[in-house]
Formats: sequence, C-alpha cells, structure tokens
Amino acid sequence: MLVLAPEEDRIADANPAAVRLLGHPRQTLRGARASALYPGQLAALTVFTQAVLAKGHWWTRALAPRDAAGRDLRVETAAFPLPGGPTLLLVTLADPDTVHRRQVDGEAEAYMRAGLSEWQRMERIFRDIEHGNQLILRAAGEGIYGVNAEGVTTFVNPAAERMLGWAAADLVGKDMHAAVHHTHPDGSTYPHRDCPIYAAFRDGAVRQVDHEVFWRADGTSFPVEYTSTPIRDRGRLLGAVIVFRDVSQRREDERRLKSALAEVDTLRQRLELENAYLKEEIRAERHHQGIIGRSPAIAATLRQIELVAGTDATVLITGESGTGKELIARAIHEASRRSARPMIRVNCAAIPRDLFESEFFGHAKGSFTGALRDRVGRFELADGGTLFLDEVGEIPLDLQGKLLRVLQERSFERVGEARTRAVDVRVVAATNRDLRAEVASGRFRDDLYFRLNVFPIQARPLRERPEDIPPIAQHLLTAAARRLNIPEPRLSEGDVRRLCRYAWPGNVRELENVIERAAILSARGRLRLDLPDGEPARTPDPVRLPVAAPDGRPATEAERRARDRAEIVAALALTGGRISGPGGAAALLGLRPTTLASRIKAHGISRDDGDLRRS
Ligand SMILES: Nc1ncnc2c1ncn2[C@@H]1O[C@H](COP(=O)(O)OP(=O)(O)OP(=O)(O)O)[C@@H](O)[C@H]1O
Repeated sequence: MLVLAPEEDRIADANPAAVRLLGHPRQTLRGARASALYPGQLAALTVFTQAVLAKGHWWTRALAPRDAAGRDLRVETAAFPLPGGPTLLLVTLADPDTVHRRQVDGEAEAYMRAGLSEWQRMERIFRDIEHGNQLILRAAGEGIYGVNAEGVTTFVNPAAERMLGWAAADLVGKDMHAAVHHTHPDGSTYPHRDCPIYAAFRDGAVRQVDHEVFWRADGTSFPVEYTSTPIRDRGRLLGAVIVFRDVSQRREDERRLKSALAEVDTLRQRLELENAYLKEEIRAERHHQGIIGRSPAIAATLRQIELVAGTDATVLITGESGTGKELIARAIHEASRRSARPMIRVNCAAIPRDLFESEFFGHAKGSFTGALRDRVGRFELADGGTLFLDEVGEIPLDLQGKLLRVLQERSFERVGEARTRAVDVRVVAATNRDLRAEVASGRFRDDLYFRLNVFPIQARPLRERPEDIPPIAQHLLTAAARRLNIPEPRLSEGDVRRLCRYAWPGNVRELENVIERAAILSARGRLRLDLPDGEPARTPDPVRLPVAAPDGRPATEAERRARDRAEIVAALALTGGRISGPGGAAALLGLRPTTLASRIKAHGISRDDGDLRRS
C-alpha cells in the first residue's frame, strides 16, 4: 500500500508490503516522485488519480510500477482519497491472479451458502416427518426409514433398528443401500442403480417389492416386503420413506403349505386312481367269481396260474380277444402275495402316443405343456401290487426300450425329474397279437419279448373248447339275472345245443353279451337267444389238437420246449428250488423227481437262473 500526494507528485508513505513488492527501502520511497515509480506512464497516472478524485474510488490494470531491479510489475492498482487534510490517496497494489482467485472463491462461497440452506431445509423436512410422526414411527411394527435424494439415511425407527440389528446412530448419515441392501438373495452384488428405492427418487413412483432381502448388521439376511414412497417439496423429489416388514415366517408358512398341498395332491391323485381301479375290480368281481370251465385247456390254464402266482415271474398271456386274458391276469394277482394291493391295468392300445411315458412313469409339474401338476404314473401306482399291461403289443417301439429298462432295473424316473424311483411291481402282460411275428417284422423288440415271455400262458378261443360253453353260459345267466333283478330263466337243452353250434368269434365276451340280451328279452322263464344270423358252423373241434400256437397252428418243437422250460422254472421258483418230496417241483408238475432233474439239466436251468429268484 502506498500513500500518494497527487498534487505534489510525491509518495507520502509506503507500508512494508509495498516496500517488499517494489524492492526500495521505505526512506527512499518516502518523498520520492510518484511519476518516477511509473516511468513513461505519466498520462495514465494522471488519468487514474483524477478518476479516483472524481469517483471517490477507482481501479486499473493500466499502471505498472517499476521495482528496484528495473522490472515493470503487473499489478491491479486501486485507490481512494483519504478523508480530511491535504489531498492524499491510499493506493493498493495487488497481484491480479490473487484477486481473480478471491473472486472465484467468493462466488463459490455464496453458492455454497445458498446450497447449505437448501440442504438444511431438506433436513428440516425429514426432521419434521420424524418429529411430526414420532408416535407412529415408534409404535409401528414395520421398519421405517427415510433416505434423502443421495441415498443417505435421515431417520430410522425402533422396529427397523430391531430388525436390522443396527442402532439408528450407525445408519443415519450413511448410505442405506450399502448398509442393508447391498447383495441379492443369491449372493450377487446389488448395484445402487438397480435399487427400486433409489429409482423412486428418479421417477417419483411408489415401489412395492416383495422378493428381496435386507442384510442385518451380523451379516445374515431376511426376506422383506417393502414400499418406497418418494417425498416431494414444491414439486422437487427430496428422497423417500421406506416401510418394510420381515416376511420370513410368512415365506416359511407358504413353503410348508405348498409342500403340504403338493403331498395332498399326490395322495389325492393316487387315491382317485386307486379308487377307479378298485371300482373296476369290484365290477369285474361282480361279473365273474372266477374262471369257469371243464375243458382240458381250462384245467391246464388253472394249473399254470397256480404254478406262477406264488412267484414274481413276469407272465405273458396270449389269446384272441374276449378269451379271458384279463380274467387270468386277475386270478394270478388274486392268488399272489400281492393281492392286498391293487392290480393296475394299463390298456396300452388306448394311450395317445405322446402320453405313453407320462402314463407309465408319471411326470413332474411343468415338464411339458399341460403338465399342470405332478402326476403319479402307473408303475408307481402299482407299487407292491401287479401291473397288468393289456394289449402290450401296441406299445410304440421307442418306448419299448424304456419299459425294458424298468423291468430289468425295477426303477424309473418321472418325466421331467432327475430323481430315480424304485418300484416293486409284478408285471403281467397280455396281447392278442402274435408277438413273435411282430418281433420278426421289427415292430417289437426281441429283448422285451423275451423279458415278458418268462412264463407264457395261452388263453384258448371258445371254439376250441365247446365243453366250456354250457357251464360258462349258465354262470353268466345266473349273474345276469341277479344283476337285472329278474327270476333266473331256464337254459334249455335246445339253447345249449344252439350255443355250442356257434363259432363264437368274439369268444366269452360275445357269449356274455348274447346271454345278457337273452335274459333281458326272456319271458315267463324262457330264454330268448338271439344268435347272429346263419349261426356259423363251428370249426372242427380243435380241443383234441395238440397244444397250439396263438394263431391256431400246432406249436413247433421250439415252442413246446420253451413252454416246458418256463413251467419248470416257475415250479422251481414256487418251491424255492426244491425238486423232490411233497410240495416239491416234481410233485407240482406231476413228474418223477429223476425225470424232472434230467429235464432241468437238458434245459440248462441253473440255481442262479434270474427267473428262479423272487424279486
Ligand atoms: N373262463 C371264463 N369264465 C368266466 N368268465 C369268463 C371266462 N373267460 C372270460 N370270461 C369273461 O369274458 C369277458 C371277457 O374276458 P376278458 O376281458 O378277460 O378277455 P380278454 O381276453 O382280456 O379280452 P381283450 O383281449 O378284448 O381285452 C369278461 O367279462 C370275463 O369275465
């Protein structure tokens, strides 16, 4: 700073800063000519001093004082006249950069001051929310906290403190997302930008979320349901209030309920299906009390049933439609150790191709379109009982392999499920097709055929055993009269003769229908048999033919040997491998023990033969 006397062109005084800046001692400066300090700038100096005197205060960057080293200094010169006495000017010399910086700082300060007041206003609003609702916040069972537009916590209620395990003091002023909402339930990082609470500040929308977790101070998490409501002040978004509740208990209840419902559903389904089968069984029971017949063919069948029922051997029943294949299967089941559990029948001809797998093995919910819930398959339903595969020849080739696997391994998987389930099922299959011909033509897998054909039983057509017609007809008539609640009509000798003359292409089922119809049409105890026109002549009595193949032709040597072998295997399985003595396999088969022993040898049957083992 300098004091100038402009009228005398003299420097009146200089302060230490001016002495330092100009490099002259104070004594030199005092009394020196002012214009000497500004060589060649007299005009500018005169304009400046006059402006100061005229305006009362002036500044310029046009004056550059020369220092002791001879340098012209770049300064900002400002001055005002000192009050009283002769004319003296107080002149300040300042570095223009410093002046500029001060100016910027000044502006920033003013800005900050303004910002601070905004900030304080916002804090006031949150404080008002907190104070105004203190009672509610304290009493609320829900966790409640406020965050400002930067995501910084402004208040936390006691319930939130309890649930989160943090003291309010630890959270207020901190980034709330980073403290309690940083990670997804699966452990992956939850970035701020994805957080719905923060999104509420951006778009002002209320968010309700129920599939996320909050993290406690101890590092554990709990499922939450929360609502984030934005706070506005004069149209501006200031932050949000978040109300949340711990839904662990509700989730657990939901999970338990869901699994209980699924179990109930599976049981209900199983019961429904079992019920349907049981009804079917009862109906079947009503229709026939057993296998009726006095022909050698029926006697042989009964003997075979008796032989195989006690084992778990797979049985293949062949024969024309209506010959009693299902009746034989049911008789095997009834006489087996499995009779307390149901026999489940699957009509393989009636299942749509793409539903085979699900029908046999069941499916998991959602495994294909339309799989709306878990479904129990027939194998599972038959667990502990018998699975009767009717029309087995109709199973599509690609599924035959899967069926073979279950027969071999006694385990399967439901469609759309990885879990392997074990089953204890005895399989009885039936077909009216010639399965060997199907194998030869490539429509049936030979390995599955051999697996099923462990113990073959052939149901003879009625025309091959006419001596069975009278007793079966009588049995069916009694049953029909009972069912129709009418006095039982008499079956005359003439009726029997007519019945025996007919060829019965539809076998016993056809006979059943004819008898039922005759019973309905009967009048005054007389049966009115309505046999198809022409009453086709019966084919020569094939009962006297040697054992025939399913298609009616005589059995080949290989077939006879296979049957012989199968019967021996079944007899041995039934007697636990015992050949001789009462109840031994030889006695069962009506053979001498030595004869049976040599046949066992000839057929190559060994003790560990798979067929002998009861599964
Ligand atoms: N020997 C028999 N004694 C009494 N009833 C019989 C006899 N054989 C068959 N039936 C009766 O005849 C009807 C047809 O029998 P079943 O359904 O067992 O024949 P199936 O060979 O299985 O026929 P499909 O091949 O058409 O399924 C049934 O009502 C059954 O009770």
